[in-house]
Amino acid sequence: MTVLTVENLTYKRNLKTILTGLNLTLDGNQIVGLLGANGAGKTTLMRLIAGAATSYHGTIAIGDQTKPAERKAIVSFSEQVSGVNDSRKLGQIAQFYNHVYPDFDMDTFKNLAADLSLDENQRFNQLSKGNHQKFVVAIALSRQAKLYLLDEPFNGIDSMSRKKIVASIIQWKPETATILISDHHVADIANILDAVAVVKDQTVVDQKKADEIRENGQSIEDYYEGFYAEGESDND
Ligand SMILES: Nc1ncnc2c1ncn2[C@@H]1O[C@H](COP(=O)(O)OP(=O)(O)OP(=O)(O)O)[C@@H](O)[C@H]1O
Repeated sequence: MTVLTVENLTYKRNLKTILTGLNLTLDGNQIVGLLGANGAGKTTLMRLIAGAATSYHGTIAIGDQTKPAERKAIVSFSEQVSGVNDSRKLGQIAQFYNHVYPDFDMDTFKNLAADLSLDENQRFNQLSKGNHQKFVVAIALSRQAKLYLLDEPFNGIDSMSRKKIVASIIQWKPETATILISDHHVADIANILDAVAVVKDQTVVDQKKADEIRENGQSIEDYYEGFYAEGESDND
């Protein structure tokens, strides 16, 4: 079943074209990597899908919901947490989400927090980078959504934290849900991906099932790096 359909999406910001004629279709029950270099447009695409950015041309549908406000209510997007400068304790912030989102599940949050060794009494703005990322993922996955958008959950964190986050994603993903994870270091997530979409030149240049790539004798890293000709690279 299709969870997300994006058709002919074009988006400009301050007279600058950021995305052009972009198409993307996501099936249910998948973990999909949204891969692209710094500045390729991954965050912008997620903000558009989640209804956090508007004034675009084209169609974005999650199930049969096409309006930004409707999509906002049914997609769980990590940016909703990561952007806030919040001095409250983690448990208090979770209570806030529990109050605001009818699909937030407090038991799931408590289990995730325990799995990720998060202390609910710690203050959000005092978290280390790794714990910040873990908390963002825990809050996002505590909603019972059909589509999760995790924007670079592994950015700047050590391999142990990365492994814990990956394990939590696998364990706590609702069975029929789809998770779109953006990253520019594909090695972080290659072995958990069911499919990949590559963002380049303001659009999705290719979308493939991970098995198809592997059957062609390629690793997902090789496949992704193949889109970057000599001289072009991830500037990270
Ligand atoms: N407010 C804005 N006005 C104009 N251009 C913007 C604005 N916000 C973002 N951009 C541009 O849009 C492009 C896409 O940015 P975006 O953050 O979506 O990329 P990204 O793929 O998520 O990058 P990264 O991996 O570095 O997070 C970049 O060229 C960026 O400079």
